[in-house]
Amino acid sequence: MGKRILVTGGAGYIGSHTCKALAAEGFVPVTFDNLTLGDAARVRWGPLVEGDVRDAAAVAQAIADHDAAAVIHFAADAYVGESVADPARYYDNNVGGMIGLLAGMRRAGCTRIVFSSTCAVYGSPATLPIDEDTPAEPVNPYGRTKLICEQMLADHAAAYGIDYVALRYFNASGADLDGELGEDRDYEPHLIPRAMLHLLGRLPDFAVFGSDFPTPDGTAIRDYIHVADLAAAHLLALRRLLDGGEAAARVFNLGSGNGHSVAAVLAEIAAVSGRPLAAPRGGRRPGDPPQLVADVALARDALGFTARHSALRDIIASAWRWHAQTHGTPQTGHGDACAS
Ligand SMILES: NC(=O)c1ccc[n+]([C@@H]2O[C@H](COP(=O)([O-])OP(=O)(O)OC[C@H]3O[C@@H](n4cnc5c(N)ncnc54)[C@H](O)[C@@H]3O)[C@@H](O)[C@H]2O)c1
Ligand SMILES: O=c1ccn([C@@H]2O[C@H](COP(=O)(O)OP(=O)(O)O[C@H]3O[C@H](CO)[C@H](O)[C@H](O)[C@H]3O)[C@@H](O)[C@H]2O)c(=O)[nH]1
Repeated sequence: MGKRILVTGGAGYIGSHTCKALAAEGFVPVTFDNLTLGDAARVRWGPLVEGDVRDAAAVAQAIADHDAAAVIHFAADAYVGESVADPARYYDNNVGGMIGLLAGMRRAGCTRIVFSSTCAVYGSPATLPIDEDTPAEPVNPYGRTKLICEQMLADHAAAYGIDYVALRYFNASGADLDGELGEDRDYEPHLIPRAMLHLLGRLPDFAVFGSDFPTPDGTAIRDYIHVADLAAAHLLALRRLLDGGEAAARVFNLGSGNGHSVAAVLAEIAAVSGRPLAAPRGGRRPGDPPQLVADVALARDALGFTARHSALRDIIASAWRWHAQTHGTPQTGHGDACAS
């Protein structure tokens, strides 16, 4: 049997795709998830341990029970707007989660961890593209909690010999290329699934958040990376840890290296779905930076990472296939907002 890897948040969007990729490469993913946002039905490639990462004893027990060789840590709260409205929740779950997890790992003698960080640690950088030397100056509590977690990892590496890789993802998007998994949340804040739910009649109120950004078409620019590429990057990071040796770097951006405006994304969704999508332009969402685009040279050079599925057309096509099959035939009733 392959090495067992504890995957916190494995019942969530990126975690479940990564569990599938781990299993495809002979690892056994052991999902450790409290199912607050995750879905047990997505845990199909290894066992599920129901538990909370803030509970160090439960983490240690899970690592010992399954003899886990490493941890991949996805479990967190990750909505920028919610973090502004309720920062205490974010410090508790994200920072408290890292405290519990690292304590549990030390107790169980597990020293390797891949961590889900975010481009939100950069805030609103003055220059693009963003490389890892760009100052980390987060502009919302979500980004601050993730930066604190990175700092905790660095301190634990220096003091206790924890070996880690922190992956700063840009915008995770798309769906499993076999159509088995996709982005599915009770409350969905992200652009691509929201636009698709709107087209499918499941989300009446859909708008473009801000059309006065200093960008060519006035809408915000993001770097979308396919979730299959993210999953593959976790495998590369994990192998780096399992192989040991001196780390050339520990913190990596993960993006496609290309920026797309909200308007461009919506145009691509209309083209792929064959349905008109005319969204009203509303005000900006608090905390949204105008442009975030990754420089991915370090991940390429040090991890061997290449984004293979992150062309905008591929992202939208996989996401639309999954949404159309999962959320069924379109319903009427979302009114004129969807008509062009
Ligand atoms: N989605 C993105 O675009 C994006 C971008 C950058 C970083 N990230 C990071 O990637 C990770 C995964 O994001 P996602 O979009 O898959 O989120 P998700 O909400 O789909 O998955 C998170 C999972 O963690 C679980 N969880 C939350 N708190 C927990 C706790 N205390 N104990 C145990 N389980 C807990 C949830 O039940 C859920 O299954 C997060 O750490 C997020 O910050 C996501
Ligand atoms: O209904 C919507 C939803 C989103 N947007 C816009 O679409 C862009 C992308 O928004 P998402 O919510 O899809 O993604 P974010 O860039 O806000 O968030 C991503 O980047 C963040 C860091 O900035 C976090 O890491 C977060 O987890 C990750 O999903 C933003 O300009 C947003 O304002 C809309 O116009 N309408």
